[in-house]
Amino acid sequence: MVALYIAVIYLTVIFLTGRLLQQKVKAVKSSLSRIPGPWYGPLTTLHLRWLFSTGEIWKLVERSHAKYGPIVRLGPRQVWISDKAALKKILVKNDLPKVAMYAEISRDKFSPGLFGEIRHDPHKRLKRFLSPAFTVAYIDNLETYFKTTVRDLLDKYQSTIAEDPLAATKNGITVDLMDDLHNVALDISMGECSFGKGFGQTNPNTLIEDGVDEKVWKQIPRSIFDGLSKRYQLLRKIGLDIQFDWPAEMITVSHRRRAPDRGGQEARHGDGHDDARHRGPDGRDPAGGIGDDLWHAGVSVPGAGADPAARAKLMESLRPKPFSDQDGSEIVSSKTVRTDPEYEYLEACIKENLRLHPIASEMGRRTGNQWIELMGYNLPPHTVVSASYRDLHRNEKYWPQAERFWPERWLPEEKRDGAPAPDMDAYYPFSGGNHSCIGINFAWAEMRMVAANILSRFDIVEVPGQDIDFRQYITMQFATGHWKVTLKPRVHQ
Ligand code: HEM
Repeated sequence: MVALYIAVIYLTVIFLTGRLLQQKVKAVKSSLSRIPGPWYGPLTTLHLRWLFSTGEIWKLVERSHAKYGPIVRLGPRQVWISDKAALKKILVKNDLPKVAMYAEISRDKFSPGLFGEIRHDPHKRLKRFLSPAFTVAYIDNLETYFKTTVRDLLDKYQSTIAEDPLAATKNGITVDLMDDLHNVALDISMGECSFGKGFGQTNPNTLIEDGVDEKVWKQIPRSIFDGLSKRYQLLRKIGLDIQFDWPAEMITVSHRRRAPDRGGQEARHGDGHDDARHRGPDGRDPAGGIGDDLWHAGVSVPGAGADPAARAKLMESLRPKPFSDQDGSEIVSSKTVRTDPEYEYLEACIKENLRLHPIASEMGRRTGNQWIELMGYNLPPHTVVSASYRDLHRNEKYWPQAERFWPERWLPEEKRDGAPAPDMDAYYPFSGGNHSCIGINFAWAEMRMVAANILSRFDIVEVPGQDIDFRQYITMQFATGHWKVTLKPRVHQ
């Protein structure tokens, strides 16, 4: 009997080793082998898995494009591209489907939400269904709700200032701006924003259980890149349809966001984007947080390494406002920012920020069942093709002085002051084609409002000595999850 067990184990090991070798040989001999990249690329995905789960994949991609050029192979069937014509081809012309990882972001496989829906027809139907809730006109109607939320944030700062107005006027107050912006609950945005602290966290009376937030942060990459669907796919292959779910902490937070005392209802799960149609100025709680899009695109403008001249020009362009309603200061609406020339430079800064810091350094597509020709290479079926937005946006060929924060690029020609015009074919902050961001108008409304209202009330100075690095956890964000700044009121109390 023992001999039989040993024989079975022996044969299994031989079989698995054979399969592995066969796969490796196939990967090495694949037509992808002509594509440049590191030697270990064809052999394993271990490094990719590790870097995805640490949020550092963008660093390898950046280094690899710099070394090997606009197309690079980093895995057995994983390539990255940053050439503008190639990006247009995969995103717009061929409209390649999303990789399976999108589906893993969803909690409910039967109702994955638009972001997690990777099947062509259901995606198309859902997008058509949701689109009316994302028009500029519809979003302009949400102003009352947006204003209340921005007011909550300002009130939070005001109450801190009120504790010692003299010191606050002289030295400012120190806040964790990234954390605060995560908690400004204007939308159910992407990625970890959806799992961040509960709605209404700018209200100092609502606290979340100690430690939950940190645990959630740590769970996300594991859940998405390693755990859920891999386990689930394997079990399904052997005929079992096992229920899978997010880790308990993520569920706790997701439930808290819909706490009944805030008027919310237990909505469908998923990535939450499908909740959008429930939103309204009637006080219904759409739940979630805003996070990355704001710090990236708006408020980080005056900090995090921004060009000092651009920063000074931006602050000069915005008239200082007192920060409380009692002082006669209204919350500036997104429509005002969109239409009033006072905010033209702010708009340009946001666009420039979205160029240098796109919300995702890259996004994955797959070739499906067909071969496609890309940049002179033939990509076989089931190749993962990632669109390197970040690299495209920082390419000198398309963006002269690409590393320079140069908002003038986005101004009308007569105000450009020597800056080159933007190359819109090399700019995909919201992606392109059928899978581009449905929330673009929503995102713009949020960025405009939060940036205009904070920057016209406060000078922002980054607290020195912080470890400024970035991680890509679905969206790009500060690596520590925090960004401390000093806010100095621009109008004295
Ligand atoms: C500055 C803020 C934002 C940026 C830069 C941004 C960017 C993007 C990008 C690049 C994609 C494409 C992903 C891909 O290539 O696969 C995307 C997709 C998506 N975004 Fe956004 N987004 C932002 C805010 C929002 C907001 C506020 C919402 C919802 C309220 C939203 C909802 C979605 C959805 C549902 C998709 C999937 C669309 C589809 O598959 O058809 N986004 N976003």
